[in-house]
Amino acid sequence: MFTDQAHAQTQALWDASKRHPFITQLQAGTLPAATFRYYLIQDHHYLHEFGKLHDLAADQSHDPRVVNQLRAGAASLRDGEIAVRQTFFDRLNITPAEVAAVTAAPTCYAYISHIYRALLTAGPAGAVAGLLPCYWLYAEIGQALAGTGSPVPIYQSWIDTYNADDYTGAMHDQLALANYVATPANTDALLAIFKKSSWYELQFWQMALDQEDWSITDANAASAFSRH
Ligand SMILES: Cc1ncc(CO)c(N)n1
Repeated sequence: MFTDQAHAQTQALWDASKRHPFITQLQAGTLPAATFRYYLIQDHHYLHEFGKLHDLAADQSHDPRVVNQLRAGAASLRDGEIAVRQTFFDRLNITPAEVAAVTAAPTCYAYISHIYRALLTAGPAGAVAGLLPCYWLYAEIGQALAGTGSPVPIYQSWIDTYNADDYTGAMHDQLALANYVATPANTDALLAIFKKSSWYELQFWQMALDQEDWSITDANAASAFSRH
């Protein structure tokens, strides 16, 4: 099955995500509030595009099963995860103005762009493969963290979002959809897309720890020019 192959080929990347300091600190309760705040704002941009990509892929598909499930995925994202995130914004006093003032950082931008490219080059099946690690990795992280939990209430709420039955159900639907759209002819392309999304998932945690932005620091300007 496509999903078995995909999982086997990304094991190291997924393990690195599960062991990433963002995740271990979230669980221990030591993740700085500013890091979580940065993550939430970047992820807001990400989730907005993530939802849009479901609709764009649905627009391009002629298969009712694919169309219906992508539309349902977009709807459950809005009613579920995005709605929960709004309660986080309220709890942390993150205002619409603050969100609007921040653009997607390079890694967030690259990850989103990768999924757009997957849709462009491999069609709706490519988008399904690109979107799948988002559902699947977060569900695995939610399950892994649920046992111990986090002492910080909002970090516990974050874990609860991904360990919830509605989230796990949406993840299983996406797994089935990926296996449905994968064919012998497109499997290699879909695996390559899935792997890149898994790589960007790992970079997304690091982006938050670094509070990455588009500014040029003295250090990276110097290293960029020293090679010439
Ligand atoms: C970057 C990223 N990947 C996956 C999810 C889960 O939908 C999320 N919220 N953000």
